[in-house]
Parts: sequence; structure tokens; C-alpha cells
Amino acid sequence: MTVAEIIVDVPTMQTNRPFEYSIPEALNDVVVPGMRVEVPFGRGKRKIQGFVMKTKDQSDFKGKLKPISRVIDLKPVLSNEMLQLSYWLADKTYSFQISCLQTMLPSVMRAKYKQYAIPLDKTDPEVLNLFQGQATFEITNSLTDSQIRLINRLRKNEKIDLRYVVENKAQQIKRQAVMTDLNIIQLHEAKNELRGNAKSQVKLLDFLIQHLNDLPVEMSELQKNFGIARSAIKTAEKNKLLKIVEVTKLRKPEGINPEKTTKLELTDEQQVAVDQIGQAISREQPETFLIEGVTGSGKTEVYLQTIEKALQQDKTALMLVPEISLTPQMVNRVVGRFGNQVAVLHSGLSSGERYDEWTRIENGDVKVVVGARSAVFAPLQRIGLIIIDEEHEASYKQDDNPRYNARDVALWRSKVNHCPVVLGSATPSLESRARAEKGVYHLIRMKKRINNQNLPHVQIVDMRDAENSSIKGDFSPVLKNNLQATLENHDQAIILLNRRGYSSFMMCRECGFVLKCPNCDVSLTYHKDLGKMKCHYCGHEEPVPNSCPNCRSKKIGFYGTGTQNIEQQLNDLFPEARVLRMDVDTTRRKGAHAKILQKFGSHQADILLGTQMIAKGLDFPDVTLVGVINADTTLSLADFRASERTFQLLTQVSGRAGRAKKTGRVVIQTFNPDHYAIKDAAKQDYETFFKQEMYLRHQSNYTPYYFTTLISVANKDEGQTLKQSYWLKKQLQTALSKDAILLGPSPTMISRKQNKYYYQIIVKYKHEPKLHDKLLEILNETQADAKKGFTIAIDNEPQHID
Ligand SMILES: Nc1ncnc2c1ncn2[C@@H]1O[C@H](COP(=O)(O)OP(=O)(O)OP(=O)(O)O)[C@@H](O)[C@H]1O
Ligand SMILES: [Zn+2]
Ligand SMILES: [Zn+2]
Repeated sequence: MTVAEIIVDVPTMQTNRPFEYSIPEALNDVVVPGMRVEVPFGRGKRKIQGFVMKTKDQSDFKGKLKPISRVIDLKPVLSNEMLQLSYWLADKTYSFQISCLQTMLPSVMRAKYKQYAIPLDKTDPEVLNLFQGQATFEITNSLTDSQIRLINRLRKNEKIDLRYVVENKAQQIKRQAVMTDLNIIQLHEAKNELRGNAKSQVKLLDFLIQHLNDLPVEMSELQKNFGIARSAIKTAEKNKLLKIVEVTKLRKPEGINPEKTTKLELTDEQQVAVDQIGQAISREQPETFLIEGVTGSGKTEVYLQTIEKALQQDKTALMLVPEISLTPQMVNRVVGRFGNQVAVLHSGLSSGERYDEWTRIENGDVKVVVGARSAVFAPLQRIGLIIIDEEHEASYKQDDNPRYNARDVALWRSKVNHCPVVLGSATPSLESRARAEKGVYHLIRMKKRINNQNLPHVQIVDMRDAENSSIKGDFSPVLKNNLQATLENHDQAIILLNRRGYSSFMMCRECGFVLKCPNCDVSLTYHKDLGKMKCHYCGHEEPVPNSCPNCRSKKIGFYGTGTQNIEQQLNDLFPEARVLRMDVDTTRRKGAHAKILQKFGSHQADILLGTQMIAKGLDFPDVTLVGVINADTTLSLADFRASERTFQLLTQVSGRAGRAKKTGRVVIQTFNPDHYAIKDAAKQDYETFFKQEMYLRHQSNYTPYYFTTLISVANKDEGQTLKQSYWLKKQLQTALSKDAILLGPSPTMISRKQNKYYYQIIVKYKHEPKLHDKLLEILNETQADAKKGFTIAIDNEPQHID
């Protein structure tokens, strides 16, 4: 092959296509698709990164192609499947292909790192010659092409391997490690030259001699496990016996060391599910199953046993869990069953840890991958099964470019891998449930709880009642009495504070002034640990004011029922109860989430109080009471999914009660006791809710009856933003049939963020073959305006409209 098609790292519309480069003869069969290379770009001497998409023998280009400058990877970092996926993804999400390619890789691969070669076969003469007695050497651009060819061949024959050592990347856990350029003979010589009393140096050299193949070794390990003092290492460094380098820490993520579990005997409903999915795995059918299983019906065990079926056939399995589901419980269950065959990928990992896990997957060292949204790009091969737990979760959709939905990516991969997809939830998204209705997905219903336990008894408390409207604080007598009884029985309770944002803001009770961000149209929120007011959008922070900046009154204070406030009320009501609070404040530190849950799980607390993050997935046998303080918050969202979100939240949180032997009770406090979302959730009646909500969506032309595309325009100048929005609307009108519905332009709910004004247009449609190309055209044209500060974002099937 002499020509490579390359996607370059210049994210603009004009460069959003492959460019052809010639492959220098010396790199002839080294350059393959999926590798990153460095190429000259544009006029001048600029060198940039690019991904090789294709290689071929001929170019249609008449002139002389520029040559690839050097290869960055000596083995492809993206498989053919991923390259294909990037085309589809870029098209589907209106993103630059380069962004899609980069999204598929762990972030450290975008960082600067060094690559080292290490020998695997130390008897091979070519290897010996290449290393020249060194334990390792760095792959730099000073290597000649013929050296690169040799390295590449030796790597393919597994005579050597390549390792990355990350240079400098913020927020990465870096460790100092010891490494040496000396070979074994030189080390022995050095040891012989030491004076007899240099005991610690002798010890250190002995270590290096013995562990030459394991280098680099972390300094802390040398100190802890081999008793070699830091000073000895420093001395040896001075004498050029070793080098100190930085490495990313290789370790298993925290909080994952569950007990080994074995498979449970399945209930009839579980058995049916496992059999059906198992058959699809064996037949290699890209079929999609929707498991609609009530809370506590044992969906996890179905996942585990179907994963096992895939493994038995020498296939792999990919399981996605929602973001908030840093749910250590689910991860523990998978790791507990499959041990170190599992890699875990979630946003709680440092980028180094993430890269470690990615490498294990890429090397084929693991068979099961569990992770949040971006784990859908895990470089697994021979996928036999893809599972998406809590499939209704909005967090499967990425809010930034590329705005992909992991559910769609999973379906794409299932087709390429010929494997089934399992979507599971007690409260499926309307889209998925509607697809099951039409027979596109295969519906599996699990209606019974494990142990034939009843669904919890739910009581709705009308907060408008005389009895409740006059209470001080937020606990109705009903909820108070239930809490009292729970504590007396030594059971546990979960209290949900349904919050829009997650924290409190400041308001003056004299003049109504609200402390807002100077750059964004949002109120600043209080961060207790910083003791400061902070903007969630731009990070602006300022001290907590003592008096109102507007009227100087001292009556400025925190407003909104924060979790801290509720915690205080609980402490006042039940001084003897042990309360754990889980919200953004208490979970900011890494691993804090898992620690709180672990504490609650081992019954070191009686009440778990928290925001939405405690609502789903938790499985604690002693929880008999769930209380919802304010069911209405999510109902008031200006989003067509407000009812759906409310129903899901209330059903999910209610489902935490009475999951084992004890019966559960739920108390829901609301100002809208007659709203169908609340009534159906109280009955845990998904099917009734589904029918009602489908009817309303039909009436108002929303998903799943119509497709939705959201286009937002931003500019620092509000007048310009508006002008641009109307221009955009006109453009769209030319491409749309009269069946399409255009809404807006209207300011977004937070109309100013980081000093930019935001307007949005919503397109609702059934079949508009020209829309896609029109949107691409608009993107193209506005690119030219980019310098004026316009930004246009296109969101296909948005999860949030505000
Ligand atoms: N076949 C079985 N025999 C005995 N116990 C089981 C069986 N299957 C599941 N369980 C137990 O039942 C409990 C509930 O199961 P699980 O957490 O999987 O429910 P779920 O369907 O995921 O519910 P949710 O949607 O509320 O998260 C767990 O403690 C699980 O260990
Ligand atoms: Zn701000
Ligand atoms: Zn005031």
C-alpha cells in the first residue's frame, strides 16, 4: 500500500473528510488503518495528528501527495469496527469525525505520553541487537524508518511489546518509578565496584538485577515491599545506576473487592428470560430484548446468567450502567461473579486508571466490561451480548459533542457483532416500550418480585391538606409516624429529596434579590466545603455575602430546602437516629459514594437521606420505608418528559422498600396528588402510565410519535443570536414539508451561559428526507461565521429540553 486516507485533528467543517497522504516506502506495511500518525498539514511546516482510515495502492489525486511524517502508534488503537462506527456516529450526531474517533479512546491517549519498547524474547538475536543491552528504550521520532519496521515486525511476532508512560496530564495519578538503562552485565559490574559498606546500594542493585524485566517499578513499592530507602534510590540515581520516571499507577479501582458469588436458582420468570436471551446468543442474532421487570424482580441475576452463557461460548459481554450508578452494588455483583475477567470503566476513574482498564480490554485480558456511557466504545472483540441496565436513564445520552446515545451505539455494535442487546428497567423509556409494542424489540415482562414479596404499599400525602399545610418543616405527620415506627423496629429508611438543582441558593427575604452569576443567568449555589457561592456553569465563585448587595438588609439567607436543612430537621425530630446524607456535597470525594452506601448497607445508620442519586438500583434488605419529601419538583420541569421523569423517579425510589423478607411502605408527599404520574407511580403501574403518557404524546406530537431535533444558537450579542436564529428557521423551512413542526426560536431556560445568549429551535417530524442534508449545509455555512462567535449545536433526540 502506498496511499493512506487520513482524518486529521483539525475540527472544522472544511477538514471533516479524509485527506490522502503517501506512505513512505520504509513504512510500507507498517501503516495500517486504526493507527495514529503525524502528518504535515496546510502551508508551512505544521505537523498534526491524524487517524489512518484506509490504505490503498492508488490515488485519484493528480499532484504529488505529501508523505506521512511518522507513525505515532506502532499498532492500531482502533479496530476496523470502531473506524466504521466513527462514520456512522459522525453522521448521526452531526459531529466532526475526528471528535468521534477521539471519543472512542481513553483521554490519556490525547495527552502527551512516551512510548517505550520492552523485550519479551530475550534470546532472539534481533531483539538483543535492537536493545543493545538496554532494558528498554523510548520510541521517538529519531528512530529510522527501518528501525520502526523492525520494531513493528518484532511486535507482531510477540518478541517485544510497547508500553505507554504518560508524561504530564492534570488530574492523573502519577507515581515515581524506578527504571534503568543498564543491562544485566553492567548492573553486575556496578555491584562489584561498590564498597563493602554500601549495603543499601548492594541491596538496590540486587533488586534491579532480579527485577530487570519488571521495570519500571513504583518507588513506593520498592520502599514498602523491598525495604529499600528513598535515600538509597536517590544515591543510585546520582550515580547513574537508575532513572526515576513518572508512571500512571496501575491498579484496580477502589471499592471493588466483592465476595465471590455463585449463580442463584432462577425463578420461572427469570428462567424464561435467560432462555430466550441465551438462544439469541447462540444463534448470533442481533435481536433487542426489553426486560420490563418490576423493582426487585431480579433483573441482575438474569444479566449475570446470560453473560455466563456468552462466556461459555467463548464470547465477551458488555454491560452498561447509568452514570450515577457509580452504583458500586451492581459493579460488585458482576465482579463478584466473574472476578478478574471483568474490567470496570466509569467516570470515577482517574484517566490513568481508565487507560489501564482500556489496555486490559484491548489486550484481550478481560471478557466482561462494565461501565457507564462511554464504555460502549470498549475495544472488546467477539461480543456475544450487550446489556443496558436502567435503560431509561438520560445519562446514556452525552450532552456534549458528539451528542450520542449509548443505546443507539449499542444497537449498532450488536448488528456488527451479531449479538443480542438486552435493555432492562422497571420503568422503560417510552421510546423503547413503544418499539416493543410494535414488535421491533422483544418484550420480556417480569411481574413478580423475588420471594413473591409484594410491591410496597404506597401512601400519597396531600400537602395541601389543613393538617399538612400548617406544619413547620417538611415532614408530614404521616411520614413522621412511619419513620418513628421504622426506627422502633430497627429497620432502615430512605428519604428522597427531589431537587431540581442539587444545592441551595441565596435570596433576600426583604427585597427578593437572588444572588446570581455575573456571567450566566443562573443563581449561584452554596458549596459548604469551600464556604463559597459558586456557578455550576462557568465555575465563577465568590464569598457568601453578609448583607443583601441590593438593599443591604441582613435578611439574606439560603433558600430552598437543601439536604442539609432536611438532615437538621431529622436530627431534631429523631435525635437518636443515625442519618447518612448523600448529595453533591458529601460525594464529591472519590469513593465517597461507595463508602456511604457501604455504611448504610452494613446497618451503621438508620436513615439514608439523599437527592436523586439514591433513587435507583439500591438493594438493601432492611429498608422498609421510603419517604419522598417533594414529589412535585420534577413535574414542574419545562420539558415534555417531565411526567415520565417523575413517574420513573417515584417508581424507582419506591422500589427500594421491602425487597427482601420484610414488607415495604412508601410515603409520597405532594401538592399534586391527582396527577397521573404520581398516582400510577404509587400503584407501581407502568403499563397504565405508559398508555396515558402515549396518549398525551400523541396529542402533542412528541416522541415516540415524532422525531425531535433541537438546534441551539449562541452568541455573545443577544440581538445577533436572535437574528441568526430566524435565519436558521427560514433555512429549515425551505427543506421541510408542511407536516413538520417548527417551534421557536425561543430563549433556553437559562438563556445566558458564560456570557453567551442561547436560543433554540425545535423540529418535530415524522419523515423529512431533506432535513439531514439541510442541517449539514447549515453547519457548513455557519462555520464561516465561527469567527464572529456563533456556535450552533444540533441535538438529535435530545434528552433535556430547557
Ligand atoms: N433467583 C433468585 N433467588 C433468590 N434471590 C434472588 C434471585 N434473583 C435475585 N435475587 C435477589 O433479589 C434481590 C433483587 O434483585 P435485583 O437487585 O436484581 O432486582 P432488580 O430487578 O434489578 O430491581 P431494581 O430494578 O429495583 O434494581 C437481590 O437481592 C437479588 O440478590
Ligand atoms: Zn457562571
Ligand atoms: Zn435585599
